[in-house]
Formats: sequence, structure tokens, C-alpha cells
Amino acid sequence: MENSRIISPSVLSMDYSKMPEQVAQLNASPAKWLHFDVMDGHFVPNLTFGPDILKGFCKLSDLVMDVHLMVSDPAKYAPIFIDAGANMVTFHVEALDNDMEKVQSLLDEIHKLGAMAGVVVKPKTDVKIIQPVLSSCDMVLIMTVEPGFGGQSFMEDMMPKVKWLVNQREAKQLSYRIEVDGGINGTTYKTAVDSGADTLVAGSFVFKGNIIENVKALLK
Ligand SMILES: O=C(CO)[C@H](O)[C@H](O)COP(=O)(O)O
Ligand SMILES: [Fe+2]
Repeated sequence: MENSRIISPSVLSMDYSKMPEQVAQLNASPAKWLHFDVMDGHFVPNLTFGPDILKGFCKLSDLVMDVHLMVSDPAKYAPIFIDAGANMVTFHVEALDNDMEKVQSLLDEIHKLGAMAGVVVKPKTDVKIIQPVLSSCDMVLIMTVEPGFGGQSFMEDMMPKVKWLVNQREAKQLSYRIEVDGGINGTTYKTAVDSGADTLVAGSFVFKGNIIENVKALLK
């Protein structure tokens, strides 16, 4: 079943000296989600936001909080970010040693806490390993850059993973969303959408120039 397209701007690329104004622009744009990249300086070589910052964003916006955990211990941090206001929590299977029993129990735990749940795969990870947990995913996130930093180039060679997810969804009559993250701009989004992605994260593209027009450009 196809899903209608959702844009999830990544606040990793926001100008934090203008945070309330830029969140107001997102609220006034056709973006329905806000992508919040949590990095622990260990799973990835960069350090970003804690739960109190998410609480601040929640006070400024009713957008769906799409929290991407790039942390070594997602089972510890998922409940903390749900408590802080996360609506969707995605975590990396690599952080759980690609062990689908551990992945399944964290998906169940996130659902028990009342949030939507999904898994993320890095570029070098074979997406097919997640087949056993697909029926428990509200979303699967395909990284189209190495996680850790904004502003990198889109990896078109990840599109076979997106197409595999489309086929699995159809074959198993599932309804998870397919999100892509990294290097999405006014050109690359078309490749992702044509491959079957329905949820687009975009950071540097959205926050360079006119935020509302940039979000609109990804919905054309
Ligand atoms: O998860 C991420 C990086 O690890 C970010 O969500 C992503 O990189 C967005 O930035 P850009 O659109 O500039 O590539
Ligand atoms: Fe992200």
C-alpha cells in the first residue's frame, strides 16, 4: 500500500541562534514532521541533542517529532526521548549487533510506551536482515549517507534497498513508511520518490534560503 509523501526537515542544519523563528517557518510550511537527530559521540563521531532540547521543540511545534537515535544504547535512550515528546523513534540495527531478537524487543518496548517505532540501516548494512521484524515497523529508514553529519552527498546506490522494501511491503501486505535520510535536495528527492520512498528527511537543503519554499519544492 502506498503512503502519501511526508517531509521531515532535519533540525541538525538549523541556525540555532534563530531557533524559534525557524521552527515557526516549519510550522507554516507543508512539512508534517520534524526530524531530530540524536548523536552520542560514540555510535557516530558527532554529538548533538539531549531530551531537554526535544522538550523545547515540542513547546514550539505540534509537528510529529521524528527522532533518529544514532546512539550505542538505543534501549536506554528510547524511553527517555519518548518521555520528552518523541512520536516516532527509529534506531540503528547495528547498535544492537544486527540481532533481530534484540531489535524486535526494542520495537515492542517503544510501542508499549505509546510511540511509533522503526529501524534504520547504515549504507553498508544489508537491508534484508530486517525481514523478520518488518511487520512490527511503522517505518524503515534507509540512510543515504554515512550517519553523523549533515551536508553530505546522496548515495543513489541505496535505491535498491528502497525498492526491496516496497516489494516486501506489497508481498506481505504491510504498511510501514519508507524514509530516506541524507543528501536529499531539489534534484535527488526525485530519485528517492521514484524508487518508492514516501518520507523524506532533508536538512541542509531546507535550511539554506527560504524554508517554506524549500519544503514545497520536495512535494512537487
Ligand atoms: O541523520 C542525519 C545525519 O546522520 C541527518 O538527518 C541528515 O544528514 C540530514 O542532513 P542533510 O539533509 O544535510 O544530508
Ligand atoms: Fe537523521
